[in-house]
Amino acid sequence: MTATPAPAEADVVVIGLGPGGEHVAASLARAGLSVVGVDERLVGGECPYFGCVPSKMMIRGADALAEARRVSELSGSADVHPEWTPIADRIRDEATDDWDDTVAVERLEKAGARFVRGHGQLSGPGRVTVETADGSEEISVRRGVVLNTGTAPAVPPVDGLADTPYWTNRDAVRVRDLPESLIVLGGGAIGCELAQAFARFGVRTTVVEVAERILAPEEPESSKVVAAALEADGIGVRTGVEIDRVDHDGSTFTMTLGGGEALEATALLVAAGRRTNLGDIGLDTVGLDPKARTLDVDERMRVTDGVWAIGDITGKGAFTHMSMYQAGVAVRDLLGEDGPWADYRAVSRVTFTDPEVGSVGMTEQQARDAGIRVTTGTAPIPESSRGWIHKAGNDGLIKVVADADRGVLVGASSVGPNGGEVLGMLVTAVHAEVPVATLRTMHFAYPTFHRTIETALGELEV
Ligand SMILES: Cc1cc2nc3c(=O)[nH]c(=O)nc-3n(C[C@H](O)[C@H](O)[C@H](O)COP(=O)(O)OP(=O)(O)OC[C@H]3O[C@@H](n4cnc5c(N)ncnc54)[C@H](O)[C@@H]3O)c2cc1C
Ligand SMILES: NC(=O)c1ccc[n+]([C@@H]2O[C@H](COP(=O)([O-])OP(=O)(O)OC[C@H]3O[C@@H](n4cnc5c(N)ncnc54)[C@H](O)[C@@H]3O)[C@@H](O)[C@H]2O)c1
Repeated sequence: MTATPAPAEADVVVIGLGPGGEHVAASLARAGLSVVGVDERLVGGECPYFGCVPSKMMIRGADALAEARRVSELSGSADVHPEWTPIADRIRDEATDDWDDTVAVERLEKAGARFVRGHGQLSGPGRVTVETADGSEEISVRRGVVLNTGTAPAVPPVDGLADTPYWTNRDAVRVRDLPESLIVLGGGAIGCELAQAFARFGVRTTVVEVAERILAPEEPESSKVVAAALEADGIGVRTGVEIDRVDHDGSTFTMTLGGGEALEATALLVAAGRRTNLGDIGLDTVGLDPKARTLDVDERMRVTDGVWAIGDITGKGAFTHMSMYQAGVAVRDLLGEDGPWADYRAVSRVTFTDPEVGSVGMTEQQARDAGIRVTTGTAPIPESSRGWIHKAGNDGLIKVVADADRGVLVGASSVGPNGGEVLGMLVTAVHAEVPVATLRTMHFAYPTFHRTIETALGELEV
């Protein structure tokens, strides 16, 4: 009779090594805990290989082209000849090592963690099972399991779509030969960023969005500025449209819209949101709902006894900086430290279109829905001294949302050239609840873009 091998043991197992999971595994290992990190794909997750980093490399190249094209409005002439190969090479060689995570695995192991490549799942309280290429491994966990399984692209149930060779972000970042034309299904952050990047390289692009406006989570004013900027780049922006079906004849996609109109393109990018990787990780074995779309976490990132969750699966904001922030919280809790714990009042985010859309905290509507007595101030960038001097490419605005009773900002948007950088002081203001009266007494250097914040603050009835 063969005895069943005793399960391996670890203080902590991290299932899914997105940006936050990798940070948790490395930090706890460095602190002396025995840690197993499990990932079925690439250590580091979506951000470095298929998300933030490659998309921002595309955007960097695309924005350089746009800026060069502005020379004719400002300082002479420039012949611009876009080439995709330097972008594709940079993504393959500098960003992703040709989608190889050897360096990340070595970094993790150097920190003292053990890495297992395979599909991890909970198999009961304090137990994890990993299906690897060589079979199954059981791990008995002494202190806790941290879930960081992230998301995959969501593909909407549009008739015909599933049978076509559509792209998701994971294909778009690997493109070496640009298509002649592109339909982008979805006008969220991914759709808008990638549509503008491809269009600036000469791809005839249309964005198709079911909602009444693109970038719907942002202020309506921000959506309007970005829609106009995309249109100025020659992009068709179709909002409030239903898609009836999608066909592909071997070379061309045909997207039939609700009213019968047909759009054609040689490529189709699905950027219609994400689905969380929660369906096959054994949630039921620890008493959690196996159909959950996100996991409810407390301020220490605990889901239930012995289980922590971080990143996109917590539904607190699908951003790399959120995953890293929550990782820091979970590490402190797992090491028995005394906080600080999670606080989501001043979550910041930037959509890297040109103009960039930075925002923090609540939108005006969210603040009203929360029962706050709201006062807002808005100032257009082109009417500021710096915006006027900047001229070509100066679209944007600052909008501040204040609680009139408390005299503090609860949200703000910064749309414009370097809008994500200008956002910084607004994040400080919302996070630290700096009184509007104090903000108004600041020195705002002339002529900066951030000086427009002073104008917007002046409009608040506080
Ligand atoms: C195109 C694009 C652009 C983006 N741009 C930005 C940006 O500019 N700024 C920003 O802040 N955010 C951006 N994001 C979002 C950002 O990528 C994510 O929020 C970030 O990766 C954090 O995700 P995560 O930590 O939840 O996990 P993920 O990065 O999704 O990683 C999860 C990991 O878990 C693994 N995994 C899943 N299930 C299992 C399992 N059962 N067993 C083992 N392993 C498993 C996966 O293989 C993966 O490696 C972008 C996303 C996309 C798609
Ligand atoms: N710069 C950044 O920080 C950045 C960049 C990209 C992505 N992200 C993160 O990744 C997440 C996912 O991005 P995303 O853009 O895929 O998702 P999203 O949810 O932000 O946007 C998806 C869009 O697709 C639309 N849509 C859905 N089904 C549709 C249909 N059938 N027809 C037409 N339109 C449809 C939705 O109305 C929505 O506007 C974002 O929420 C964001 O947190 C962040």
